[in-house]
Formats: sequence, structure tokens, C-alpha cells
Amino acid sequence: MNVLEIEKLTKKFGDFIAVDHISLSVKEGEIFGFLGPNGAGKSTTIHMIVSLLTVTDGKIKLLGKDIAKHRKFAKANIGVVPQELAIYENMSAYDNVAFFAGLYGLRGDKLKKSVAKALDFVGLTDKQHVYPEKFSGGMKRRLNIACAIAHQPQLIIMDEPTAGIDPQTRNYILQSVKKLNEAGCTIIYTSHYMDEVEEICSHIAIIDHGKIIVEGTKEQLKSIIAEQTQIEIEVRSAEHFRAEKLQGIVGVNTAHMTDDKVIISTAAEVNNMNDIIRMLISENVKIVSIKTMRPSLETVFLTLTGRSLRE
Ligand SMILES: Nc1ncnc2c1ncn2[C@@H]1O[C@H](COP(=O)(O)OP(=O)(O)OP(=O)(O)O)[C@@H](O)[C@H]1O
Repeated sequence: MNVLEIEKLTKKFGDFIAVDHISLSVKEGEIFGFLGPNGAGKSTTIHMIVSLLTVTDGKIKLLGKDIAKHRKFAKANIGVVPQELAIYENMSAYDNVAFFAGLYGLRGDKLKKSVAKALDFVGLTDKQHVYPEKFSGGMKRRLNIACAIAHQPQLIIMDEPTAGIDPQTRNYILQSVKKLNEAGCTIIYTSHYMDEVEEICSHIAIIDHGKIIVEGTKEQLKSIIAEQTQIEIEVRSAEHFRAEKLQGIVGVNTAHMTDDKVIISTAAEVNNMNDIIRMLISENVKIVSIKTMRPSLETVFLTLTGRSLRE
């Protein structure tokens, strides 16, 4: 069963198309990785799913129901862990979680039980009466998660929950994502960290310039470039050089510059390193180092978007 179905979803800001007819489905029980470079359209998509932004065109269905027509149902069944912390410093941890659970419609005993369960889940039961202003960054992140899950939504959307946090909290959050998933939650997870996505996500979609450029399981994505080798050449004095010229060499599929590196994707069976180096030298580009990389999600991303995830 699909928990979420997006059909030809589009968002325009004036003449600018931030999300361009994207379609995707998230199946029950999945941890769905939603990736894209800065400005690709991830947050705009998420904001439309949670009704923070109006939809220009297209449809979003949650558990088969059109969210435009079933707003209350959508609100009750989606939990969002936003990129920026959304907690009140001047309310206790308990009151923070209770406030959000109340917004999602919980009342009375059910609210109390759910708040206690959410605080227990993130390991903050013994700190429930403390104000978050006294919390470490990691504890605030955990409280942010508790606020999103207390109403026991079927779908949890996590928008870069590990950005800028220490490794211990990061591990804690990743373990929590796995635990929530094992408990039956479907999760959409956006991150700039490829290793995280490789570790926890079963299905991945990559968005760039508002369009889904590839979607599939990790294995499917990697197989796209399995027969290719990635070559990363660190260079100097290359401001004048148009890396696309390398695509004229036999075997080279894509070539582009990122900062001071030329990133080349080339057919693994073609030995064209000499030709590549010869071209760089003839263009007066200074070569500093050469590295070949095996296929990973990062190289899939580089190959398909021509950019690194964290540019
Ligand atoms: N309210 C707005 N008005 C005009 N343009 C906007 C608005 N919100 C977003 N955009 C533009 O839409 C594009 C997509 O932005 P979005 O925030 O969805 O990207 P993102 O993939 O979430 O990036 P990041 O990883 O940096 O958060 C960007 O070019 C952004 O500048």
C-alpha cells in the first residue's frame, strides 16, 4: 500500500518553477530518502505535503485520500521534524510535546499517555520538567522529534534532522529513525549526508531543479553507474577550461567542474586516462592529483546532477 502518492506536483513562485510536475510514491514501511542539492525543491515539496504551502498544480494523496479535501485527516497522520528547531524555550519539555500533540488533536488521557510515550522514546522522561533553554543542542533535537511523533502519525517527515549536530546525537537520531520504522512508521528522510542515506533508506529519489531525476532502491541507483568509473582530478589554473570538452573523448559520459576538481564519469572498460590527461595539459590546466572512485550514492548524485550534494 502507498502511504503517500504525489502526482504531477508543481509549485510556482511567480514565473519561477520551484517544483516541476514531480510524481512519486512512498510505500508503507519504507524509509524513503529524498535527496537534492541546495535549492532543488525539497523543502518546497515537503511544505506542500504538510499544507504549509499551497499547491500550484497536481495532487497529494495520503493513504489514498486527497489531502486538499481531507486536511484534518492529513494533519493527524503526518508528523514533521523540521529543519529548524521548532520548540519553545520558555515551556518545559513536557509542555512542548503536549502543545504539539494538542495541535494535532489529542486531548485528555490520550494526550498524557502519548506525551509520556514520546518523551520516553527520545530518552527525555527524566528531563520532562526542564525548560529546553537548559538543554544541549542534541537534547533539543530529540525534543523536536518527540513533538513530531507524539500524535503517532503514520508518516513522519524528517527534514535534515542531523544537520550540524555532534556524532553521538547523530547516531541516536539514526537509531531512533530505525526504531520508529520498526514500530510501523513510514519515514521520508532528507539529508545531505550520503552515508546516512545509504545506511537507513530503502528507497531513494533525487530531485534537481524541481524535477525527479532518478528514483529507485539503493541497488538500482548504484547499478545505473556500475559500469562507469568516476575520476576526480584536482586542478589549478582551470578557470578558462570548459570541462564539457572532455566529453569528446571516447568513453567519457559526463564531465564537469566543481570548485577545483574536474569530475568525470567514464565507461569502465575504456582506457582513456592518457587522452584525458593530454587534453588537460594541452589546455594549460595544472593537474594536482587524480583519484578514481567506486560507485556510491555520492557518485550517482555527481553523475546525474553534475553537482556535489553539499555545494
Ligand atoms: N517563497 C519563495 N519565493 C520565491 N522563491 C522561493 C520561495 N521558496 C523557495 N524558493 C525557491 O525555490 C527553489 C527551491 O527551494 P527549496 O527551499 O525547496 O530547496 P531545497 O531543495 O529545500 O534546498 P535546501 O537544501 O537549501 O533547503 C529555490 O530556488 C528557492 O530559492
